[in-house]
Amino acid sequence: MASLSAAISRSSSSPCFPPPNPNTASLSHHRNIFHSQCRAFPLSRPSLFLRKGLTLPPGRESQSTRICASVADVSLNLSVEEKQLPKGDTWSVHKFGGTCVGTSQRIKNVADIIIKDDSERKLVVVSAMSKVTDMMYDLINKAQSRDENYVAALDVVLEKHSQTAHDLLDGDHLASFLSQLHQDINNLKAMLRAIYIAGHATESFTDFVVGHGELWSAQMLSLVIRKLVTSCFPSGTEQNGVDCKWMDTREVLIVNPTSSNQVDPDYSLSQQGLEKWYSLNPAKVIIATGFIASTPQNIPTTLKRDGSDFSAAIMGALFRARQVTIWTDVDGVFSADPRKVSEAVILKTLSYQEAWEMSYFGANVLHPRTIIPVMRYGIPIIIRNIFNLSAPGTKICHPSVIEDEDKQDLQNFVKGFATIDNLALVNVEGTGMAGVPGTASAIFGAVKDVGANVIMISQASSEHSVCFAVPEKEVKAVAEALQSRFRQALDAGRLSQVAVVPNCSILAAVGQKMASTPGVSATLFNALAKASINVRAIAQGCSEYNITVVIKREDCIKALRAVHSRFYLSRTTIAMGIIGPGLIGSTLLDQLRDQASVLKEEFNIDLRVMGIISSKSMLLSESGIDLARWRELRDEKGEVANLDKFVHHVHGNHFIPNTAIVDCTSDSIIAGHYNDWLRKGIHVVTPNKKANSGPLDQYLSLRALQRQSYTHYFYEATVGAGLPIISTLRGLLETGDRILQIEGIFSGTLSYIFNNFKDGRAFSEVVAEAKEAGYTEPDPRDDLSGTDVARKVIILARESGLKLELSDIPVESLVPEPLRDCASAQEFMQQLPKFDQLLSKKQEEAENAGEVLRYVGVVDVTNKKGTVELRRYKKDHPFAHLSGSDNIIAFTTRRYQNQPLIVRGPGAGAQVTAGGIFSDILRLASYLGAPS
Ligand SMILES: NC(=O)C1=CN([C@@H]2O[C@H](COP(=O)(O)OP(=O)(O)OC[C@H]3O[C@@H](n4cnc5c(N)ncnc54)[C@H](OP(=O)(O)O)[C@@H]3O)[C@@H](O)[C@H]2O)C=CC1
Ligand SMILES: N[C@@H](CC=O)C(=O)O
Ligand code: NA
Repeated sequence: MASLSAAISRSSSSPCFPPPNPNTASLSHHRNIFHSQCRAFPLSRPSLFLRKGLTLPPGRESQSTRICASVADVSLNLSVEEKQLPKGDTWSVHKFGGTCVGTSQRIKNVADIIIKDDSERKLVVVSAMSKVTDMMYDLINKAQSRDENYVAALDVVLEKHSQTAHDLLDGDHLASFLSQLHQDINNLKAMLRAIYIAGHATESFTDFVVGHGELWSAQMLSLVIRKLVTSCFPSGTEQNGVDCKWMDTREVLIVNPTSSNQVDPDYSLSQQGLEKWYSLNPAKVIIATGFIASTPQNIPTTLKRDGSDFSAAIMGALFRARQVTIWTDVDGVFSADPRKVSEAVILKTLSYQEAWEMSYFGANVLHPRTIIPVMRYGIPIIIRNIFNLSAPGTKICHPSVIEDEDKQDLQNFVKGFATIDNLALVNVEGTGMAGVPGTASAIFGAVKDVGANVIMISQASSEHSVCFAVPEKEVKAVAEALQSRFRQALDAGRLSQVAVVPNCSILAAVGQKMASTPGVSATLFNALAKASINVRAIAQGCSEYNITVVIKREDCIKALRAVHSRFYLSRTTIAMGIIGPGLIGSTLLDQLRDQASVLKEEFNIDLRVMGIISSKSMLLSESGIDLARWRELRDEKGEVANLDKFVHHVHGNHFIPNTAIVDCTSDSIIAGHYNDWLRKGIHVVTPNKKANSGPLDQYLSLRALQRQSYTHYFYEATVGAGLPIISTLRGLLETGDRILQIEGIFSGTLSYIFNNFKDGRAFSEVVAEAKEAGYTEPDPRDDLSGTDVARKVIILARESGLKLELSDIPVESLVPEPLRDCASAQEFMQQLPKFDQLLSKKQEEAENAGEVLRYVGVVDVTNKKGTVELRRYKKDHPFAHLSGSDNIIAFTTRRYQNQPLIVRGPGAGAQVTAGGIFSDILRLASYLGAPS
């Protein structure tokens, strides 16, 4: 200690008298007055000066003397009125962090921003240049660990600031800054030497050393502003750069350290300090040091973590500023972490409470304690990006002061979402807990004893279990402490278990308006359910600014995206996998391509095709295939088809919460996967009839699965292509009508064939035409054999509640017996003309009787049976008046008994079928939350 005081006294007695404050450095004609005023000053301002003089380490004396200098220079010609601190809407406060003043160019940019701010008065809080605070701490560490390299490290600090000053300043400004810098460095050298000798640095010595970074950046910035303004307004007008002062906030900000590495501002002492400082340094632009302050005993200290933000907020409160702008390197506060949710948006506004909540979850918001000072006076804080001045930033304020055009934001009941990972849930359960006072205290007492931090607590009012979340790394100790604390209760069975659920995450939704809005939590949980996210625990306090749910860690990003897209303006985004880019599949892809922008812009629906697979190859994309080029891309980048990999890719992406597979094949093996996909939460849309007309038990389990879950299975295009057949039938059934019979022409192919099979044309020629037009199944025998119609009959029969198998339907086949076993569709088409005669004969007989041939399917619900056959109808029957590939379906029901409900229109063909699938996809989107 002896050597420490020796070092201090050496420094104090340094012969070098401090140079004038850089604020006044250019006023060289005041120098003589400066000396006499400076000496006189302590007598006229005893309290301020005494506070300064009593316990300061050596360098502080020179700081306080600098203030005398500025007083001497500037207060000369000012009236008493001008020396009083003006308040009330005249001041705007800015805070620039270390990155903002990290280089000479950035310091110039900051000066520019300040000059351009047209507020009447400006108070600017600056941090040390980036990395400087760490360099200063490193000096202390080196010195106290007796590492001689602190001297070289101090030279680096000197060089950094000297170089920056040379870049920015010239003439008197440069000279005065460098002189001060060298003097400070000399003082620091002495002080570090003392620390080196003592092998220890007290907290106040450390804080004193570290605070120099802020002193230098504030001085440099003030001189740059002086230089710039003076060069713009050379004559000594009001705008003259002289009206910019720098403030060592240790002269003003008085704080009391608290036990938990924090400080509480003493507003009353600080206010007095400010009034006095201002009376000596009246100015319209003040550059103040961030981060540093003094204790009431006048010992240097810092404002700890986020100190400069805190300085700005306290200054804002002391000046009763109009607003406080915190300049940073992001555009504002995002609605969710943009690295996890690519559609996260910048929030225009946040209430103070919302900002608290968001900052807790690590969003890039101010630390809660930095909000409190300005909140007391309702002063808005604006977070802005210094590297993107066009971004308006986020305004944190009281909701009542938000301007009309920004109110939109407030309509969002949930403003932001955040997550915390690496948690575990602890569940203490047992009948012995209910109604026993002190149980919670005992549980949390044990948790406290192992030093674990409880992040969330939930207990249902039955009191049979208490569940809470702790950091994963602390859970082992917590569980052991509880096991031991409740050993007796566990042995006696009063507690049944202390269970740990590892690998959890918290998802929190934040929004002040939730408090007054019913249905917010319903929407949140609905979005989670639709994304198949299981919720393990829930908590919401009665302040209702935050709903917290605990979920599995692997679900976290998916959950975040699901809820974000549900609440946020946002698009309902669906990751889609298209299986079977044949006639129908490729037409669908083209329709999706053509409609994509309308869906995005007008309906907020974003359909992203993440993969396309045929039986041989597949094309996968991480963010969505460019549908204008999918064919070329497939040729360029296609890989060998692998269905498992395909499904995993489409469903496994982590940035789209919903997945749908669209099966455009006619393959029963593909249809066999639906069950598994639905179980995994993958929605299925298909025109493929194989699943619904396959084995009854598989169909029933598929439908049961669909009903039990929030996963959807839509298949409107399986009957009548795009015609609303399934939906009409569902509507009748769901509203309580009873179906008696469904009779219709269900085959577009056969409709086309019999509508055109006249005037002596050959049957095979008309079949070829239907195939060419895209009405037929991949193998036209599926149509001609009646199997396709039978499948549709089965689908409608099962939809109506009949438990029939395909084999229960008698079917009249139009495939000539010898061609039933042809190897391929192609061979069949080649052979068919040989058998034209068979049907020509039937057609002539009907014609002669004034009738037409029609191939129909019938679901006889009353008698629980179905048939598929060629029938003859009078020429005035509705079935006789069809054209093209028209389907016609007549529903005879209890309500539509005398006049059946008829749906008619083209029931086959690429465009109408793809359109039917597309409309199922949009139905899915609306089920998932897209606007109607
Ligand atoms: N045409 C119409 O008017 C209507 C058709 N439908 C239904 O639409 C579906 C498609 O018909 P359509 O487009 O005419 O048929 P296509 O034969 O033109 O296309 C079928 C597609 O499925 C692919 N595919 C077949 N098996 C597999 C498999 N195991 N894995 C991956 N891909 C496979 C084929 O690929 P590859 O070429 O490599 O074999 C082809 O791309 C059928 O279920 C049909 O019943 C429904 C209503 C109306
Ligand atoms: N091939 C079918 C197409 C639709 O299911 C038909 O012709 O109706
Ligand atoms: Na349909």
